[in-house]
Amino acid sequence: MDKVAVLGAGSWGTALAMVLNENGHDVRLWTHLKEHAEEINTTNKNQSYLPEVTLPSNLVAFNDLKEALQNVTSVIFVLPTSAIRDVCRQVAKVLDHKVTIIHGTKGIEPETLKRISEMMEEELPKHLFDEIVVLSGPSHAEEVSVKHPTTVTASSKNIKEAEKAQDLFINQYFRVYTSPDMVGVELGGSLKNIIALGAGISDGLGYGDNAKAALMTRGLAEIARLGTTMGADPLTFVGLSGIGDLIVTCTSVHSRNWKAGNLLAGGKGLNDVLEQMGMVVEGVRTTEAAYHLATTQDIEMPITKGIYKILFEDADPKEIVDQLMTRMRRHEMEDLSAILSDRYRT
Ligand SMILES: NC(=O)C1=CN([C@@H]2O[C@H](COP(=O)(O)OP(=O)(O)OC[C@H]3O[C@@H](n4cnc5c(N)ncnc54)[C@H](OP(=O)(O)O)[C@@H]3O)[C@@H](O)[C@H]2O)C=CC1
Ligand SMILES: O=C(CO)COP(=O)(O)O
Repeated sequence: MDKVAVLGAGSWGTALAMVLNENGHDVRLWTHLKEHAEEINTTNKNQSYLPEVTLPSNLVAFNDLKEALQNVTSVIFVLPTSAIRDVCRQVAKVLDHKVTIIHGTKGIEPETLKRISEMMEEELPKHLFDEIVVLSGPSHAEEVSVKHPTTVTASSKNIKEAEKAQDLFINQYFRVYTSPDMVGVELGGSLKNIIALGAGISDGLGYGDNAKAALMTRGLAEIARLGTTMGADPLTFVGLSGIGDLIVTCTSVHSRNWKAGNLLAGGKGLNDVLEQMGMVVEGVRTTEAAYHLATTQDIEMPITKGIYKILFEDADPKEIVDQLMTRMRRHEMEDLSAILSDRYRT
């Protein structure tokens, strides 16, 4: 049995804490709100984030970070991208020993265009950890918390650290694979949220399965183009953190990104949509980041750019679809083939 702290008591932090609790670990679920910790400890409920579920009574919530981190062997960060740096700085002040660091966050920081592990490496002193692990894949909290079969990938620059995460989490309903491709796993998990916003918009406009399949497939082509240029293994994008997560987020009733896209297509403004969601919609900030990455790296990402225009420039979603459908004719694998042949030539 390990002592583990999960930082972030939203839907995903709570669901992962339940998996760890099921595996017999001593789990400390940290929330930055005192009243939230009290609610969890007194009612065994997390009403705002996972209302349908009753939490195990031995799953304890903490508001004091130093207390939550005392003697733990692993720390799991499950926060919105926007909170990662702040919480890392708080951890750096109170953590006094080396631990395994894992994160389950899916995003890219728009201001710096950095992945989550890169942000964490900048904020956490090196003596506190070996290499960071990312846990990512098709895994809606609502389903994991009721023990529906789920598969994810753990990746790290040091595969031994990824295997530690695999050991901690794996069980009969939560199967964990490993991968050495940290860049690909982090990018796949983040970029699919942009396409999920698009899938919600497409469904909201009344388009059918053909349109959604097109979005997902051509969306994956964009993800692979950018990801491969940034150093990822192209094969990762046909794995759990690539196509797997893309499928679940574009097709599930649980997806916050899909729901936000759906509301946008109905004519609501972005701020109203985000307010109504009440949970983090990572795809919005990731769209901003990917738009700038595509521009700086000179990668063609027409779907991402179209969604950027809908989100930030008030473009009409239907007009964006028309523009995408009337782009210049091309060979289906044109850009990816060029990127891959460049990569294997060098
Ligand atoms: N939900 C899911 O099914 C999955 C989510 N993910 C990823 O996990 C990450 C977290 O998502 P999720 O749990 O769904 O998010 P939620 O919106 O459900 O919860 C976010 C939690 O983080 C807290 N928080 C926000 N800002 C801060 C801060 N500055 N300091 C401390 N705590 C803060 C929130 O507190 P408050 O109540 O005050 O807002 C809330 O408890 C995201 O990157 C998401 O993409 C990955 C896989 C599945
Ligand atoms: O990443 C997720 C499932 O794997 C969750 O996606 P949403 O944030 O869109 O709900």
